Amino acid sequence: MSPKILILGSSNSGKSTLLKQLVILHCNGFTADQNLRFRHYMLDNVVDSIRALVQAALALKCEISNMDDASALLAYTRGSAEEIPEHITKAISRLWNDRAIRAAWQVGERFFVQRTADFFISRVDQISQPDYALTNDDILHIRHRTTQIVEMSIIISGRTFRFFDVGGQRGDRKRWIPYFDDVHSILFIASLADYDQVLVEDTRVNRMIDSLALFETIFNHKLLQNSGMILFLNKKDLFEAKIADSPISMFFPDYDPSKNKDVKHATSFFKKKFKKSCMETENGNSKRQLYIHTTTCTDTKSMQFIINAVIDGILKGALKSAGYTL
Ligand SMILES: Nc1nc2c(ncn2[C@@H]2O[C@H](COP(=O)(O)OP(=O)(O)OP(=O)(O)O)[C@@H](O)[C@H]2O)c(=O)[nH]1
Ligand SMILES: [Mg+2]
Repeated sequence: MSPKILILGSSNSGKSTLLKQLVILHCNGFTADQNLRFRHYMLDNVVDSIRALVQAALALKCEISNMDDASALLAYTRGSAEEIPEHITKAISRLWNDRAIRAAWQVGERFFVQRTADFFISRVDQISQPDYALTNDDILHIRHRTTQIVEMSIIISGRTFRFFDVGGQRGDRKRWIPYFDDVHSILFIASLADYDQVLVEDTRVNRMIDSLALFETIFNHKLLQNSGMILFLNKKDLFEAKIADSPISMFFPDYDPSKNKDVKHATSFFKKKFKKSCMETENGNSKRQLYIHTTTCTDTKSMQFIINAVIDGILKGALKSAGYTL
């Protein structure tokens, strides 16, 4: 039987990005139809992000120098298959160079602006050309929330694996349970960069706390006791870039403030929290292994090594391949 592998975790942690890497590395990339869909999502991302930044700048009372551009953008709605008209791409370019928009970008996560948005906005003139050919890097940076469970069979080393990618928002999670039978392994994705963020679906809840609680539930779920458990602590790149300016101790009072800029210490702090959350519960089975990787799912080169190690472990059954850290 083909091993069934569930990719679980809270929303925006990088689950679909991991599946995209599997397609890039093991399926010769994406089909023309998929590329077309991704192109549409990419243009959606540009418009949605710059619009959120304009709204953030207005909320922060930062003065936008060209209000005509801002108004044109706020009034613009994208049709289902539409290219972005030239007057809007020009307005986006000008707005991106506006000091008020840059100020909003600095605190954009507070307004749920994707951290990867600059990857597209800064190149809007180029990527909005009808003949622009999407790269795999573009596809990995696109944000499109998963709302239906996606099953994908991928042949790796001559063996077929069935991967299931789910939506991670709270409202999506009840749909996971029917898939919990005969699960060979769980790839649980948690974003390290979430420690200073709140949930989109409930702004009273810290995303890292939500992710820890979700992990504990999954690790101890009675239907998943025989499944291998691999934890990806993802968005390592963003985590490393943000800890100096956004002190962990402000969000986790049990974190030593003198180590706020220490990436190694900070990573190990969260690693321990995840390990602890699966050891303290009633179903906690001390013999059960948990394999942890710190990852940047958007980086194909580093993910190639990690994915190979994970697949190798799954193929060997014992999940004891070199490259895992515990
Ligand atoms: N910088 C950076 N961005 C990442 C990384 N992993 C994922 N992303 C970006 O984070 C965003 C969310 O990733 P997704 O893979 O869509 O998240 P998801 O877990 O599938 O989210 P849902 O479908 O809502 O459950 C995308 O824009 C990705 O490009 C990473 O390691 N580093
Ligand atoms: Mg997804």
